[in-house]
Amino acid sequence: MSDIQSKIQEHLSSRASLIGKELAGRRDYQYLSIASSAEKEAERIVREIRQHEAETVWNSVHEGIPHVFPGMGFLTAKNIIKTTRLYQILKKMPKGALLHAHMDGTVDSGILLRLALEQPAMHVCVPRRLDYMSLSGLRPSFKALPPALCAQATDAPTITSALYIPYAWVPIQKAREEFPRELGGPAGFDSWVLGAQRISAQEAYETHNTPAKIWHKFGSTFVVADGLLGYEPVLESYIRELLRTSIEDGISYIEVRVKFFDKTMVRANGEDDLTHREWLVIFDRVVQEVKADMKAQGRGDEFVGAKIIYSTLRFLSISEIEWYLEDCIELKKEFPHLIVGFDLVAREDSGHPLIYFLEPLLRFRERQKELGLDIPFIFHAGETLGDGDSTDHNLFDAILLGTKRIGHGYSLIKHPMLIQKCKELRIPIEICPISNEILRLTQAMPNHPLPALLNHGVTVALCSDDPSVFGNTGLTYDFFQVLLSSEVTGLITLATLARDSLAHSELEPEEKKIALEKWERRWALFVEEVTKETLPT
Ligand SMILES: O=c1[nH]cnc2c1ncn2[C@@H]1O[C@H](CO)[C@@H](O)[C@H]1O
Repeated sequence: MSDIQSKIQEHLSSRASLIGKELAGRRDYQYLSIASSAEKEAERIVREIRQHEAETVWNSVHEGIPHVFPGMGFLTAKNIIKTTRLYQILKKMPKGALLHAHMDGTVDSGILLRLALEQPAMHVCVPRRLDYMSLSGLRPSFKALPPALCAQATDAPTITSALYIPYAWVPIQKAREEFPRELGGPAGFDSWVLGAQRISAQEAYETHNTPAKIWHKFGSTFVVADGLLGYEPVLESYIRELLRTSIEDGISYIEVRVKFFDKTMVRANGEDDLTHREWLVIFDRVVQEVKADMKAQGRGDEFVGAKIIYSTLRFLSISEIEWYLEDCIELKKEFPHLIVGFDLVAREDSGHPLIYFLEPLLRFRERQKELGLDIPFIFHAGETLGDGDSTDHNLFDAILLGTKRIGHGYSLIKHPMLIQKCKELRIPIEICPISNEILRLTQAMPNHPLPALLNHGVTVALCSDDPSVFGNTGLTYDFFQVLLSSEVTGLITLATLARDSLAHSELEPEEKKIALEKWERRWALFVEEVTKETLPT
């Protein structure tokens, strides 16, 4: 061998050894090294299909979409994604647990509107008469009213009438039926309401294309949804829909963040006095019903349950937060199997940082010790573009306060020491890829820090955050965008993320063991199915 040839050989072998060493630090490494032949075959097929679609679907002209590429902005890509084989395959994959989703941002807004339209007590109001000029700027408020107020509202002029009195309640059905033809009639009413609950491609990528601007729209969608959802019969059906649509997407367990802000909501009789405790009774009942129903259908492996991360708003005052912390403790006493964590929600960059609430949060821990309770913190932290600002520093406080997982952790990649801590302490990061992109932290998935975190060996669970607002129902779309944005990531990586989501859930040890066994059975069946896929020619 000539001298240069041996140098080339030397380089190639050092190169292979370096790449191998780096990959060995990843969470998926152990699974890749023990993969069965069927898993290897499924992995290969998925990679081939991905490559083929990169060269075809993501490399061709799509009408009205100027720039197409794998992992591109979800709101533009969604209709293309749905046509791909990869999407059809991922839809069938068992996803494990959904660990980061805000309850009032989960169920498709179209379904929520349909549920609300079934309720004669549901009413709508606007700050002034709605007409062609004000349609896109005014958002609806909804509330279910008690019978006496319903009777008064029946004959009120509708929201588009010249006689409309600002903020007057109008029955939702009437407002819809009398929606003028020039505004699109009843279908126009629906698109106005749905537009107020969703973020459009135009908003994310044109009119509101900064984190602050898009959060303005984002925050307002919850005000609309909360009015529809704050009514017992709608809530009950909504929880059922959340479980049903999640199961259909392959999610077998959910830890949902429920925002407790209003101290009461409207019960079935129209009175605004349903308490947080009663709310949990409803949630518990629906979860048990769905579990029993799945079992009766012989689909027990597909659903193990749902629990709640008690959440309240980070812009509240210290004394208000103290009230909610106490409320959380009281609920934990009565529903130990349901309340599995505490968090603060709303935009981190705008609300108080965790350090602001240090004293009540530490007291909360002490109180639990006295009472023999355990409500772990599962904090949002680092959902920001900042570096060294107070939102970014939430990561330090979350970890020091013992957070069990980190919600988003978008800025974690800037902190070599905290990355190390997350690994040592086995703190997984709940990554919400589509949410981060739509809320303008990243322009597209190839810019997202997720591949870097995985290469560092950090544990990750993929999550959807607020699918009713973003349109990423289930977890398939998030899995899809992630699979398309890294050459290292393959099907077995996704399986690792799914497994880790269950392993790092707050299920009791015995429940967790069963959930993981069920997942493994379904994974094996799924792998078999993928191996039967034909390869692209
Ligand atoms: O990504 C997020 N980060 C922080 N807060 C969020 C996110 N998504 C939704 N919410 C917050 O959760 C509440 C609804 O339950 C809303 O207050 C919304 O701002």
